[in-house]
Amino acid sequence: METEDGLLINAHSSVPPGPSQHPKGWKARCKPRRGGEKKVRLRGNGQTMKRKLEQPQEVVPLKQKPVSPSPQTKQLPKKPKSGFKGSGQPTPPSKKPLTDANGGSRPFVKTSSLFKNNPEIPDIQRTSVKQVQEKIFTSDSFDQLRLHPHLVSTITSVLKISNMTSVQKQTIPVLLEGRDALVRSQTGSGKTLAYGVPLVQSLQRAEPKIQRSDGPYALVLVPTRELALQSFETIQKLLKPFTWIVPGVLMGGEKKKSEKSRIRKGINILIATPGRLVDHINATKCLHFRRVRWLILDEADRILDLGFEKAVTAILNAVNAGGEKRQNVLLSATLTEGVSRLADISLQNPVSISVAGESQGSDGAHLRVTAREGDVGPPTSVEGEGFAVPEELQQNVVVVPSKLRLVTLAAFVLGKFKFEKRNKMVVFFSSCEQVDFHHALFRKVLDGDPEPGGPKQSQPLSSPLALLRLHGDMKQEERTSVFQDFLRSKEGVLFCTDVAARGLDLPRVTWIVQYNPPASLAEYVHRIGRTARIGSRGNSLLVLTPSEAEYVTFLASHKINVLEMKMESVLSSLMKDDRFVGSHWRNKNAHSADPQEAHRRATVLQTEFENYVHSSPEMVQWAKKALQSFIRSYATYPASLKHIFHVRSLHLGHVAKSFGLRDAPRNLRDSTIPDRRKKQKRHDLLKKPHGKGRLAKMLQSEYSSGLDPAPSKVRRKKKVAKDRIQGTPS
Ligand SMILES: Nc1ncnc2c1ncn2[C@@H]1O[C@H](COP(=O)(O)OP(=O)(O)OP(=O)(O)O)[C@@H](O)[C@H]1O
Repeated sequence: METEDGLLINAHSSVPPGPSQHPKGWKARCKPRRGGEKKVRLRGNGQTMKRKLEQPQEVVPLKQKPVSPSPQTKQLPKKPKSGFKGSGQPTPPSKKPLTDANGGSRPFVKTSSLFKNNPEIPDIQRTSVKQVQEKIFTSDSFDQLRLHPHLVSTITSVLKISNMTSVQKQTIPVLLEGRDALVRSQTGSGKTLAYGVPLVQSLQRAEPKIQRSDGPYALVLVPTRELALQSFETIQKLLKPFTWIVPGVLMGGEKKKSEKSRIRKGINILIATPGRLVDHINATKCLHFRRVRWLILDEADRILDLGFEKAVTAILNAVNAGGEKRQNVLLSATLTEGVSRLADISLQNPVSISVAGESQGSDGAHLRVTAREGDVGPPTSVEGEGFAVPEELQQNVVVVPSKLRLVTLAAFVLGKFKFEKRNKMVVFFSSCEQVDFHHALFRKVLDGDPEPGGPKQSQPLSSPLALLRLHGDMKQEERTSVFQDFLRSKEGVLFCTDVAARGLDLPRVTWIVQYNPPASLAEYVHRIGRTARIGSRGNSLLVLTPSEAEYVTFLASHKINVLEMKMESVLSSLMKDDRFVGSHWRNKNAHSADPQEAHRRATVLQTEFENYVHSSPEMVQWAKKALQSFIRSYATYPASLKHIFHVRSLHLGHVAKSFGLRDAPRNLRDSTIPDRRKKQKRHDLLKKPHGKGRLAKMLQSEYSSGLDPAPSKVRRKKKVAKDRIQGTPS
């Protein structure tokens, strides 16, 4: 069937409009975001002092050392080859040769020593803790549940699922009884079907039979657009035999007009992001909730984190006005105390369901399932006790001095994709700007497209690195297409923000890299939960600097175990890549076991990065913006983590290097200015662009409805300037 939007879809589905209907001018503002603290402020503080005293090695003078002679002095690179591989890449700014004082072009300076003046890498005190673990599968099948036979056959033949998971076994009967529920079970344990199956079972037998024109019988609220699409697809599959029930999705970034028209035609199961639904409640007259019998909040804690509380209250009021008796369900892998407030206002005499067990060695996990009645507190296993993480997930940490972060990430990515097969990796960054910048940088430097004058033996990767990016500052059509591409791909890397941390079921992901550590334990658990889903194996790598090493103790105190991976072993993968043999050593011991060789190659790689970044003033500007966004997001760690992540413990010169910048940007760098002035300078960098109270908005922007008021003239101007730098169409 063709929709009113001209798209071919399942005969009874209501789907979002396609790319061509994308509203012009939509662009969520994208700023650093954190789930926790929403204020950016600098603290002149004793805490920092204490930290410095405790870790004197971390205090490295800001003053730049004279640059030592380099193994590679490169010629000025020419204009980059046209177009990066793949879609969705903002075109990097065109390169103009840098000029010297006399206006002539000058060769680039090579990289200063990467391996000198770094803080010592502390020993990771590995306290082995017993992680909270859950048994995923049960031996019970869906046909034991007295479901409609067509629903059972759809689960087995379309979804190819036979046995229930623990959370499904516990939740489905409760919901079929008509009870409200608060459900917590680990990432990738099948929560979508835990609510989807009873929802479809109850609606297909509704009398009188549901009509499309009846409007919504169920509302499913989720925090992100990608999760909305994914949940829609699962519900759509379950509805295959019940063609008279129409699912539909409303989310930011789509054309409001076509959504209105789909609402008018009728959507019986409405999946939406809260902001967008509120927009329709306010503006779409034909939207009513007279028949709503189900309200489901998936990733309930995240919905609160994002400041959607007001939106959820507005939705609850609108739905309550409908008057129909209703079942309510809240779900997440990390239901925290904060959810009780939401539970208080949305649940009636709920059953709390928590799947938690302790692994008892090879003879199988002991399962502890709790179902408490009428208690609106979070189910057992809250943040203080530690969240359950998948048993098959191997968690690692690597401690890397700031200067070496970029080359270490590059070496890790290269190692997994050039020398191993079938890897699929998600790398988390703390801001959209960093995602864009690193994506462009890696495509250019790692993807076998070396600059003229680069190492002569450069060879492209045997196959191009499928490197994608996903964040909230991208147009919706691009977001959707990247999400689908990565979903289907067998290998590749996705650089993203936390927009991809929640709920996304990305099959075959083998590695999660947290290049910027998350701001909360819950986010850590959700990020790593994109791998090792539903009993499969997976790995994660957390990248910390020496001053952040204490984060490992923080994780251990919440029953999370990480294994240390040595930076040197990550860098050693460069030994297998002849593209980074320096010209001075090329014919000597390029493959020797000499540990210095890996350092030399890391230096060559860093030089490649720096040359690319310094190939034009626009590129330098782009790197600075990425650095600035990193520092801004660094300042938003919650107070409880400030002793580990404090902006004052950053060595700006070293951090700049990890953005391919040879020096810290001038307004950050002047080591001669007195402390008070220095503080002022850093404060400038952290200054919020639009005044007080904007951070909560920034945090939410990635998830916004896309229907924000038209940008002001000033904002439009800024956007155009930004687009020019990023090469995206304005
Ligand atoms: N009973 C089952 N047997 C096998 N696979 C299942 C079963 N139930 C669900 N799955 C599959 O497990 C995967 C994860 O399910 P789902 O996305 O619902 O997990 P989740 O608990 O919601 O995860 P998260 O907390 O990350 O959102 C999906 O691919 C789903 O199809």
